[in-house]
Amino acid sequence: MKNNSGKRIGIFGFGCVGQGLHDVLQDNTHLEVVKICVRDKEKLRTLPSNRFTYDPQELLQDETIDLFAELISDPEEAFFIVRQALKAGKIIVSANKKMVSENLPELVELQKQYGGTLLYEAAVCGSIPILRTLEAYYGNEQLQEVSGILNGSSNYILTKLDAEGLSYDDALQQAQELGFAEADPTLDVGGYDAMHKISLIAAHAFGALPAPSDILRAGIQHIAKRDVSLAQALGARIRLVASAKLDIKHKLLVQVLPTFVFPESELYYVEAEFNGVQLKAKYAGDQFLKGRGAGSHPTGSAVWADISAALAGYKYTYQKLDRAAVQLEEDAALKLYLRTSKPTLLPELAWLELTSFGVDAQAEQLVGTIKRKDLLQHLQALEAADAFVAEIPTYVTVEELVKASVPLLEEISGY
Ligand SMILES: NC(=O)C1=CN([C@@H]2O[C@H](COP(=O)(O)OP(=O)(O)OC[C@H]3O[C@@H](n4cnc5c(N)ncnc54)[C@H](OP(=O)(O)O)[C@@H]3O)[C@@H](O)[C@H]2O)C=CC1
Ligand SMILES: N[C@@H](CC=O)C(=O)O
Repeated sequence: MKNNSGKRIGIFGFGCVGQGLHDVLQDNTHLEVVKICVRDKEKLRTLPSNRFTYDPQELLQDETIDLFAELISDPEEAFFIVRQALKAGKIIVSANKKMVSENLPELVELQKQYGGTLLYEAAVCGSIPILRTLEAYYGNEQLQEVSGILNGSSNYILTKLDAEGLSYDDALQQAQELGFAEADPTLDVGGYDAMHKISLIAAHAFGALPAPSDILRAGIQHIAKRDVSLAQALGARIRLVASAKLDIKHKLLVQVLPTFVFPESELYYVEAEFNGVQLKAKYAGDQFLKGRGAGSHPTGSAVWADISAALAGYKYTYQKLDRAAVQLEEDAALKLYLRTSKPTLLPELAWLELTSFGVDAQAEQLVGTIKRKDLLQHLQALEAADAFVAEIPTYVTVEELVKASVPLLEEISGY
């Protein structure tokens, strides 16, 4: 590749995102790609074999390289690469939300200590410039809420179930074939990927570092046709929504839950692999950002934006992280829809109120109100009972649920 600026880049990973970045760089010939480090020597590649190395040290120890892009699917190896680059005071950009969210304090410290730069916009919502917006624009304004659809694969699956009546397995397979899903798709459908992303958002927006065990998380892997049909009958759609919001006592509530979303919400219109993020700021008011949350070129574009910014001297300031002592909210109650085909495995949940409205030989549907901390304690048991849980707005009444569910009970066939 032609080199217009004299800057040299080493790339780790040549999968969906690595190839996307490589394509983007063809139109932006400001950088010379020194080599690309991959793992599998047998894999067929779209570039000549001399463009690749299988030894990360060949790139990491090359003094002539100015910056790195870490775009591999192995979080442990990714951490090793990023740590070594930062210890050498280099610039490195990453798309690996699991690795960054699980190691953020150390990564921040390494940047302070050795003067290197780590940017990771591509790790959160693909092409949407959410971290830069939180850092550069809202670095000093108090935010009240950042929430939205942060995982492209699960949104793609939910859209296909709802709009096309596709089966769950077929929709997941499509998301994998299109390159949206993680190497282990449990991360997507189990809500873990969205959890990693909302953790990073919580750090940049609120200065909070919630532990995974503090985040109320459930995924879409147990969704059935009955749930989708119920949402349709209510005039809603089910979406996997992640949120970080301050309550009136200034405690932060962080969660990832399937949610019944109605047409009044911008999130209702976020389809397929798109993501949408709504921000509520003290003075600026409400904003909404929407864009492709996964995929080769959209994510490659975000990586390129980070590379350009880092070369121009941009760094995250982590202003709120330095200032904040954020307490997490546990006592707030939420209204929950729950369906399970194994009701006997349900734990004794401490419901504040509970109504069973759809029971037959195959499953039981319930709606109730419960405190966050009580639900948090039982997430594993709910998972064991193959329960599908979703937050439902408080204004949806039991009468509406009964009315919507009765005709559906007759035409049940699970996915
Ligand atoms: N796909 C997407 O839309 C998005 C992905 N991301 C993130 O980007 C990263 C890459 O994802 P994606 O491109 O989809 O993943 P892929 O599975 O498509 O590609 C992964 C790449 O990583 C390489 N790799 C894996 N382990 C190692 C290792 N130990 N050493 C060297 N290379 C290794 C693989 O090598 P080989 O080719 O030899 O198998 C492959 O080239 C992940 O962190 C993901 O979460 C972020 C935003 C969007
Ligand atoms: N697997 C992720 C990829 C982007 O972060 C997703 O589906 O959103």
